Amino acid sequence: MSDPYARLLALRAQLETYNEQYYVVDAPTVPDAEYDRLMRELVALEQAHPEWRDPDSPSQKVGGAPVSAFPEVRHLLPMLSLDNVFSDEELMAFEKRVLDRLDRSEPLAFCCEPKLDGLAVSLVYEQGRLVQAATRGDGSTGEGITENVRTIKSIPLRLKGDDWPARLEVRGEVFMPKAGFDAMNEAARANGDKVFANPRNAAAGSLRQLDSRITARRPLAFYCYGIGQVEGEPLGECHFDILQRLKGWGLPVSPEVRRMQGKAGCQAYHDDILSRRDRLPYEIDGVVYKVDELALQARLGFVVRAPRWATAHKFPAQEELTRLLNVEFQVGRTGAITPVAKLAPVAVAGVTVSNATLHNADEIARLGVMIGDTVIVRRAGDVIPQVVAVVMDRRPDDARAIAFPERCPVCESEIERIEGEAVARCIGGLFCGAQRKEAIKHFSSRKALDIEGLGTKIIEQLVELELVKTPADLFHLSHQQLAGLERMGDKSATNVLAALDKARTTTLARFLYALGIREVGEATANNLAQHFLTLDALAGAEVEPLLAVPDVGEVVAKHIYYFFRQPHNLEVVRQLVAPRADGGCGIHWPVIAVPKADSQPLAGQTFVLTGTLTRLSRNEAKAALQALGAKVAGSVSAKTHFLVAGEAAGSKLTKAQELGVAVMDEDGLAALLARYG
Ligand SMILES: NC(=O)c1ccc[n+]([C@@H]2O[C@H](COP(=O)([O-])OP(=O)(O)OC[C@H]3O[C@@H](n4cnc5c(N)ncnc54)[C@H](O)[C@@H]3O)[C@@H](O)[C@H]2O)c1
Ligand SMILES: [Zn+2]
Repeated sequence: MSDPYARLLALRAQLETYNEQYYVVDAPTVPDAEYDRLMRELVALEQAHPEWRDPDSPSQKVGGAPVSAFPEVRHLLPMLSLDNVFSDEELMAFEKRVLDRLDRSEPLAFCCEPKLDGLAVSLVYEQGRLVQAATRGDGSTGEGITENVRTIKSIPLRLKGDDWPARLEVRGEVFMPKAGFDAMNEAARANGDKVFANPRNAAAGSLRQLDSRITARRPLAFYCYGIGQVEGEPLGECHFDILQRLKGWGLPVSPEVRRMQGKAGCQAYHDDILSRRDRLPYEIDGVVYKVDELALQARLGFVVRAPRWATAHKFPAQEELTRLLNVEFQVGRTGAITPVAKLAPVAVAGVTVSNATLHNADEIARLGVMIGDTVIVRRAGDVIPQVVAVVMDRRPDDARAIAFPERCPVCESEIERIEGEAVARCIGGLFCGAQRKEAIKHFSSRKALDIEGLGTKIIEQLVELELVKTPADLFHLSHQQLAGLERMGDKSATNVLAALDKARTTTLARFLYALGIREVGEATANNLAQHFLTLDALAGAEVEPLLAVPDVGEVVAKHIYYFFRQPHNLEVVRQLVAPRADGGCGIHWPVIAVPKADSQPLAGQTFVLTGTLTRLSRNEAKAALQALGAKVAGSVSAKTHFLVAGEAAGSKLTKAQELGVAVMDEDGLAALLARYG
């Protein structure tokens, strides 16, 4: 930037906007790392040009103005921010500044604490009772959020013991542990509710709710890290000891707090916590070092927005900015299609990231992301990096929409997306290269075709050597091919061939289960076989007749329907059942006996079930009626013969009455089933 003054003004304006979004709206639009870079640039400019300093500059302020929806709370002692260091050299400079000011040369004791990533609150206890809670606000005035804070379980409403001062102000961080954050976001995603970008925003958004019942449902926690104004005797001479006293009164203090000597001690603490960062149950963005002795703290004092006696040592940021270059679609081993963001490489939490997951089509829509966008990527722990937000005001003119493929990028089969399900899947399960190993493992498993001796290791070799592409290829393997595999001898090869031969004789139910159609487990496969009796009848069935099978709902019916509409799948099935004389695999099963006519006393009768049944589940009642030959339909029409109305039956009952359909209650149903049962 050629004109430094113009740059300075631009930085101040930009940082003010970011502050507003972060502190007031609880919805930052850029990652902290970007904010910190701009702030450092501003501070450097202000230092180089003292004539441009301004007490209203964002570099001179703490937090954001309190929101008027909450009552104002004035802090008797200001709640400040912290200076920070990012490197060894900066830590050394911090220690040197402190020692110089105190005119000391020996290393000092520091209280070392994790820097929790949540928001600061002040709690006031009078006579041991919690009487007021407030946010930091702009440092001198915060927001009264007492009711909300009272819902946080780890914050005691009464202190233990009796040696607490008459009035005690405690300060600490309200935060959301990782597990609670993940669970809350997962539920929000499923309900189409607002998803939070990270635990800090989630904690801030949850605490600053106007309705404390909402706060109460959020998994918030609290650790205290200091005191504010205290009436009466000093609580101790050292910060560390004071924290121990607070703990004694039942206030939660992080178990990670340690007293360390000098810069070397601080560095060791930093390294230890950083190495365990991912395993801690909450997020931290660094560690904090505080001169332990209160008398020394008093001598060091404050600068405008932070104490001189403390500093934060920041960890590598877990969120960064980068550009979305493209989106590729990966096919998982069970056919799930995952959009993968291809990013301009960027360092996040110490690792170069160039791929991130976009989860699914819903997530792409929720983010409103386009190719060419500047996005925020987040990498926390060993979880796959994610795109968490788009920086909308940096969208280029040539940004392109992301097109979800209609066919599998690996095998060209159709992609199925069931309504209400987020995940799209390739349904070329028997044929798709991406799903081969899983499909063949499932096909040979014990409850499927039970091909003994064909373990995971062997299947993986067979697929990797491209000896087997579909389950049908298994039956054409030669003794030589099998014996040539690792960890296979002559004898095992012979055994596998014998097992394959034996597996040719099976049942229709096992065969259906072996095909690995989504959500068709053993029980459903059995029901399908009993209902359709032949493979051809099942493969040709439309969705409606599939729904008549016990256990088969809308979703499963569609999985089955689509599976048998894929030419590749049909081809593999054809090969599996074709006689060996015709070059097929020769899989066969005994014909299923058709139930005798008199065991179907309700044949030709159509039933509809409605309302709540108390003795049987809907599915059990449906199965019992179907076993007697009845048809069970989903809605009442002129063709319905009986409506079974359980408790709280509604519109179906009304309709049945209008159409003059016979109605029976649960007792009537029980009597009917007992008569034929
Ligand atoms: N992304 C954005 O748009 C945006 C905007 C504004 C601020 N920010 C972020 O916020 C930071 C500034 O916020 P800040 O003023 O709250 O400073 P800070 O978060 O860097 O440090 C001060 C805060 O640390 C917290 N803290 C956690 N553990 C502590 C401990 N053991 N002892 C003392 N304090 C502890 C307290 O809440 C305290 O108020 C920036 O560096 C930036 O990362 C981001
Ligand atoms: Zn595929």
